[in-house]
Amino acid sequence: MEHYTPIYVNTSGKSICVIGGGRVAERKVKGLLLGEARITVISPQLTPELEQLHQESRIEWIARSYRNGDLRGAFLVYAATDDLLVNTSVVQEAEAASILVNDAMSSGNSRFITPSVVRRGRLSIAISTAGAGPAAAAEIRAVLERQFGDEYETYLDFLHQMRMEIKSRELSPAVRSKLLRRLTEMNMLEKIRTGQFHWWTAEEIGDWISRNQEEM
Ligand SMILES: C[C@@]1(CC(=O)O)c2cc3[nH]c(cc4nc(cc5[nH]c(cc(n2)[C@H]1CCC(=O)O)[C@@](C)(CC(=O)O)[C@@H]5CCC(=O)O)C(CC(=O)O)=C4CCC(=O)O)c(CCC(=O)O)c3CC(=O)O
Ligand SMILES: NC(=O)C1=CN([C@@H]2O[C@H](COP(=O)(O)OP(=O)(O)OC[C@H]3O[C@@H](n4cnc5c(N)ncnc54)[C@H](O)[C@@H]3O)[C@@H](O)[C@H]2O)C=CC1
Repeated sequence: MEHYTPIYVNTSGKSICVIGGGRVAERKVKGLLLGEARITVISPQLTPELEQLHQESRIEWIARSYRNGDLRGAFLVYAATDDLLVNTSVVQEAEAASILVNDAMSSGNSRFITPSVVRRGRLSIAISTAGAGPAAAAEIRAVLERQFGDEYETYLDFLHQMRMEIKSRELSPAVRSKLLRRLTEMNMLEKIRTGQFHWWTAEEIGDWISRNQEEM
């Protein structure tokens, strides 16, 4: 069985090359947009949505078939044409240049695969079946989306804010980690779900930190 190591990649400012401009390429591009990469699609044709993204200058488009050499300077590559031979050539060029490559037609040829993702603000849960059942990955995503609702977005923004505050103070590592752990034990999610949550003022944050620090 192939083994894939999960990582979350910061693609900001990097060049990403997508070969092919169909439905599958469109899904890959949409998943990449938040990452602020420079996305170039190389394909004679685009779906209407990709065309729209090109018009809005959110992606670059090279309107022709793939040619050897097109991947120069790319950080990540997606081979998403409907032609097995083309995808295989893309994989070969990428592998020779040590560029991470995804082949949408074959998990076996892919150096990395695209997971199904649940997104709730700062929270993302990625699901992979190692290519065994992409539809099952999507099904599991739907289950998790019901379990992890929109309240997680607020919850993680709150944790992030508190984490920044706690880290900015001169506290011992032991106190800091206790405070951070305590934050997750406060049932905040329930408060958000039931409408009892409000954003803490600087004063409330300061009070909470001193109160909890004293109790340790
Ligand atoms: C290996 C991988 C490579 C990669 O693309 O990275 C791959 C490969 C292939 N997919 C195929 C088919 C389908 N893929 C989907 C959907 C998704 N496929 C995605 C990922 C992956 N697909 C990677 C493995 C992920 C894992 O680990 O499980 C998702 C999760 C993410 C995304 O694409 O963004 C996204 C769901 C997003 C969501 O909804 O959350 C659907 C359903 C649909 O289209 O609605 C079908 C039709 C039903 C079916 O066939 O099961 C085929 C056969 C093509 C043919 O007919 O020849 C191959 C080729 C092969 O199997 O080798
Ligand atoms: N990984 C995944 O999630 C899935 C993968 N697939 C596989 O992906 C393939 C593509 O699927 P779709 O996007 O639905 O097909 P599609 O037919 O909508 O798109 C194919 C795209 O490739 C472009 N293309 C063809 N030859 C090219 C070349 N030489 N250079 C550059 N671009 C070229 C076409 O212009 C078109 O834009 C399918 O044939 C299937 O094997 C299918 C479903 C899901």
